[in-house]
Formats: sequence, C-alpha cells, structure tokens
Amino acid sequence: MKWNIGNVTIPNQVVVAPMAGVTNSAFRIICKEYGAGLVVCEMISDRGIMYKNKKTLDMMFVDPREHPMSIQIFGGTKETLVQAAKFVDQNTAADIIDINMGCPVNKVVKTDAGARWLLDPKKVYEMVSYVTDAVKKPVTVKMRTGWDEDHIYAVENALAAERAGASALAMHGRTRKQMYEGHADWGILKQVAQEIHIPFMGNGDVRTPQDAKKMLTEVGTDAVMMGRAVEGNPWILKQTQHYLETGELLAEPTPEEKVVTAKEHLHRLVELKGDYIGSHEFRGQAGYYLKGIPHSARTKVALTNASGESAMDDIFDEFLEKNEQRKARQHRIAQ
Ligand SMILES: Cc1cc2nc3c(=O)[nH]c(=O)nc-3n(C[C@H](O)[C@H](O)[C@H](O)COP(=O)(O)O)c2cc1C
Repeated sequence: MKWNIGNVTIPNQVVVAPMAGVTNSAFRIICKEYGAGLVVCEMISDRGIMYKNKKTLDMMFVDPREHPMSIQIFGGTKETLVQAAKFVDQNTAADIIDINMGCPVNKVVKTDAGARWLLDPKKVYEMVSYVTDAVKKPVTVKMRTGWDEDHIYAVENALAAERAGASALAMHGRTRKQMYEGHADWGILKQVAQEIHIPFMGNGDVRTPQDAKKMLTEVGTDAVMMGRAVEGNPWILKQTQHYLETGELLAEPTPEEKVVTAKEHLHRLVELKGDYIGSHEFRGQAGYYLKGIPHSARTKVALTNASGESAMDDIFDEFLEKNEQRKARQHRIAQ
C-alpha cells in the first residue's frame, strides 16, 4: 500500500532502518531491488557535514536507483544541525531528511546528540522546529521510547516532533538504557500510534512478515521499519511486502541465491568504496548471508580473513562448487 511522507510517495509499507556501517548506497540499492519501500542511510554527523569531511560527504552519495530515500543526520547544537540539514536539503539527492534521536552510544549522547533529547520534549520541539523551518524537503524523526524506564516520554516526544512540523515519525521500542537488550516495547508504540496524526513507522524486533503484519494491525502503525532482520537477508523485504499485500508467504532463498546476492553486495561495495575498503567492510556482512547454511562455517572464517574482491569471490565460488558436489553425492545416495 502506498503512503506519503510530505510530498514524497512511498510505494509500500516496508522501510529499511538506518544502520551505521550497513545501510550505505551499495546495500540500499540491493534493498530497493528486493522490495523496500523506503531506505534510510547510516547516520551522518552534522559536524562532519559542516567541516566538509570527505568521508562524510561520500556517505551522502545517492544512486538514482535508491529513490525514495532518506538521509539521517545527528547533532547536538542548533547551529550545526541546521547547517547540516540545509546542506542535505540543497546539495544532495535525498528525498527526505531524518533526524536521529535514538543513538544510544556515549560518544554521541555526551555531545548532547542522539537519544539525549529524549529527556526533554521541549528540546525535541525546538530542535525539530529549527530544522523544519530551515529546509524544503520533508523532515522525519527517528527516536527511541525514552531514556530509561524512569524517563519514558514517548507520547510527549512524538507529539513535540509532530507539532514542530515533522512529516513522519519512526520509533524504536527500546529505551536508550536498553541499547539492543531485552525486547522492544510495542505497547508504548501503540500508545504513540493512538496519539499522533503524522505517518508512524514502528521499529524494533520486526523479524518476520507476520511480525510486520502484527505491527501494522495490532500496534496500529502506518509502516514497519526493519533493521537487523535485513542484514544478509534482503529477501525479507519482498517477503514482508508480499505478505502484507496478499497474505501469502514467499519461499525462502536457496543457499545458491544467498551466495549470488552476497557476491552482488560485495561487488557493489567495491564499486562504491574501492577494492580494499569495500572488501574489508564486506567482511562484517558476509557472515549474515551464510547464517544457517549448512557446512558454511569454514567459508565464514575464510571470508573474515580475506582481503580483496577477487579473493572473496573465489571463496564464495569454492563454497558453491562444494555445495554442488555435496548435493550430487546426496542425490546419488538417495537413488
Ligand atoms: C549495526 C546497527 C547500526 C545502527 N545504526 C543506526 C543509525 O545509524 N541510526 C539510527 O537511527 N539507528 C541505528 N540503528 C538502530 C536501528 O535503526 C533500529 O532502530 C534497531 O536496530 C531496532 O530495529 P531492529 O530490531 O529491526 O533491528 C542501528 C542498529 C544496528 C544493529
């Protein structure tokens, strides 16, 4: 089902969460090809943008195949955040600007950025207002439910973002203190869904198409945002979109399909970042593609230690070859 963020049409209700080190342009293209309605880039520092840091500017590259896509920024002061938002507005191909209000790590919250604002709905209102006043593109906010169990202002913060002109909101159902531990609290997300009027993306522990359906129907969100479940598993996007639209479950990818897509991901990363950086960054993703595939343990280790696209390609090809031989052996035994 189509929906809108400001004047941007999102073709379906499956959104890929921003993930630092993961949702770069290479992976975002794959996610779009595998059915994502919207993709969000890794969080980008407002100071990095202000100082025109080369690495930061490279992170804002948008491939035409990614649209609609959103660039997420984080920052701690009005001046730097507004300047960064204006830069994204005027100098990038992003369709949407997202403000990070959920990053839990010390390095970020101690600069008064990320999840820090969750302690103060007034600050949420002010910071979002500064940004919406300064840019033309639609602005969205991604936040957590609260700081810790004693400081949960989920509804207040969501309403503050809405009043400040946010065009949509995403909420991860964990507090800052929880980091990634325990469960996402969908009960709090439900309270928020009942109070706000702007489109709401529910996030946290959506791992299957059925989870996504539950998020939409029981929690009452307008879209689902999926993070970790997509790593090494972009098929989940099409499976979820298809299930939401038809109620049917698509087949799981075969080990061969997984390896072919893993190689595609590696090639795209190398194309984007060059052989050395691209292949090293892919090390962190390779294991996700092989998760659950029998006899892949050695391949995973080999990939973790490999450097360069062609070495990694060879390791994947060797795995496929052995897999074929195993299948042929099993076939002979069965006859
Ligand atoms: C490796 C990793 C990197 C992340 N980076 C970001 C980020 O840059 N910005 C952000 O708002 N959230 C970030 N998150 C949080 C996710 O967007 C999401 O809120 C969280 O993983 C919960 O969703 P899930 O249960 O579907 O994974 C990150 C999560 C992971 C696992």
